[in-house]
Amino acid sequence: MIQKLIANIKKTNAPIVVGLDPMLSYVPEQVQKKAYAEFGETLEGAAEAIWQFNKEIIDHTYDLIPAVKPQVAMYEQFGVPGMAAFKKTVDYCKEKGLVVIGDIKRGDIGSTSAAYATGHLGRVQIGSKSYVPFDEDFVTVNPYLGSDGVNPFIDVCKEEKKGLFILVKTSNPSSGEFQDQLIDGKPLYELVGERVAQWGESCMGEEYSYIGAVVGATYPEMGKALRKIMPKSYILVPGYGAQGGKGKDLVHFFNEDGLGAIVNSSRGIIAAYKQEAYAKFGPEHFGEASRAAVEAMVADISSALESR
Ligand SMILES: O=c1ccn([C@@H]2O[C@H](COP(=O)(O)O)[C@@H](O)[C@H]2O)c(=O)[nH]1
Repeated sequence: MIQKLIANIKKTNAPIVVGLDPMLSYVPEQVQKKAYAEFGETLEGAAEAIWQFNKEIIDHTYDLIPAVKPQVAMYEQFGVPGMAAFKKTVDYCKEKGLVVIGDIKRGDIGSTSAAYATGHLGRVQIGSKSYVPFDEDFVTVNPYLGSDGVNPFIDVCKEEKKGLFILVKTSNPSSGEFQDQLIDGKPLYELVGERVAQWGESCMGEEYSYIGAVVGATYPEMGKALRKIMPKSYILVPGYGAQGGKGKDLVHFFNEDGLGAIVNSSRGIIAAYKQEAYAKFGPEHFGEASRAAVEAMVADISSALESR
């Protein structure tokens, strides 16, 4: 799957990911009204609204982008219908040729991690039959429980040719509370980065490993150090746009080959129609506003990379 991700990035010339984080407050009124007319103001109605919202955004952007990152929390909040909308979203994006990164941030004791890995990346055996439950291409993993919490995900990736992005240095303001703590003089995020590089060694695609890392755009200096520690790991970079990250902050997340990083923006793309810069589109044309925001993001990152 890492090869498909790289091929899609080369084809689109866009090292970006559109984050599908559909909060109801981002879904324009006309979409919500239509969904509630059919399903009522219910969990089913909300799930229909976020699915129709996603579909419109995907239809307006899929040809420009290599990948999407649905954030599972945004679907879980609507219970079982929300998770059905998550699955519909995953399947539709794959039909459109996109790589799907499930932002699930899971990780537990080994047996429980194995079940998460089966549900999101693998296949489950039921009697004589086997099913692929959610079938994302990559998922995000929280490594706090250590290698026995991560290994079950790696095992499923090896069997199914899928991939991981392991949290190394997150983009949020308090990420340093634990992640920056020094252990024998080295910050914890660097130690985790070293482990990601080691896990990745036995999981190589052609140029890059399918075991990648998450490093926030909001910490460019740390991104630069981590790039050197994990030269063969793809870095998923959240924090662009709504959290303040800009193209110029990101150049050192990339390798000299122009590859090695993929930058996520969620609210900045899917709720673009609410921003002044895209207000001319209005809520009726929110998909077109998202397309314009994707084009602007690609131009920002490309010009930063060209002038480095
Ligand atoms: O360090 C991290 C890890 C994950 N995220 C997720 O990325 C998106 C960011 O959304 P924006 O609207 O572009 O800010 C969201 O799904 C987070 O859960 C992150 O922000 N930082």
